[in-house]
Amino acid sequence: MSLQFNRCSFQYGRKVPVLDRLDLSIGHRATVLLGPNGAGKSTLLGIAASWIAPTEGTVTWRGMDPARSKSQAAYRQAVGWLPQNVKPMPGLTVRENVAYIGWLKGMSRTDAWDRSRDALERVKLGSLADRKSHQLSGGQLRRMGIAGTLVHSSEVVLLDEPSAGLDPSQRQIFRDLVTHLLADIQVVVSTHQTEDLDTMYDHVVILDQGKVRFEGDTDAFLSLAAPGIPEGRRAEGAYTHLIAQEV
Ligand SMILES: Nc1ncnc2c1ncn2[C@@H]1O[C@H](COP(=O)(O)OP(=O)(O)OP(=O)(O)O)[C@@H](O)[C@H]1O
Repeated sequence: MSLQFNRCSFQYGRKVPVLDRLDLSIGHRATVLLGPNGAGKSTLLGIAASWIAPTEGTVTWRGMDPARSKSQAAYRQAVGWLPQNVKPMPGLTVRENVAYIGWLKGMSRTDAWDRSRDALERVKLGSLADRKSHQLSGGQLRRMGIAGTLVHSSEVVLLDEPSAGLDPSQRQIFRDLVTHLLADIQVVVSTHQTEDLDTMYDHVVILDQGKVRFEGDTDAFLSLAAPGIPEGRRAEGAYTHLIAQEV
């Protein structure tokens, strides 16, 4: 099952294009999306989440196109998204927020409410279901966002910098959660953190100035690091090798 970007372009207002006729197919179990600040990673995920419409080209999941009314609802249910800044609906409890996401994705109120409990259990927030969502910590808020993607049975989940700003223990909880999700869901993660790259992901995409600079298996990516570089720093070395070529 793959997420397919076909000659996708996007620009904010009249500015220089952020994405320029980008072709990319993401069909692996766990894909990591890397790239410098401003490379267009969030924009790409926003398009895949059908939050942003491309100015040119299309994005599809299993052939479903969110721009077509026939497949829009099915696409939106199949593709889950955790944006960079999770913004809970003020005044709602944690469970109500999760159910609300399901409802926004086209589920009935009853189904969304019924499934929200299980989704919260899966992210280990069951005990906080009745708490007001503004009382959650940053790490808990992100887990609530993940529960929102589980409530509508996503087939692929897009995570935009999910562990930025988290303390090491929250980061570990998050990592375990993503590993758990991978048992039955594909994930695409945008991040600047390369430490766990070889253990977490089987595919790497490097975006730079709106273009795909590298796409391939993790091993192929790591092999770009200079010989002799310590094991734990190979991902950083490979990344620097690719990006430094442009400077
Ligand atoms: N709402 C917006 N209005 C105008 N320009 C924007 C907007 N959002 C992003 N941009 C610009 O689009 C470009 C790509 O931004 P984007 O957030 O997609 O990159 P990114 O790779 O996710 O960056 P980072 O790693 O810093 O999060 C940047 O130049 C950014 O300044």
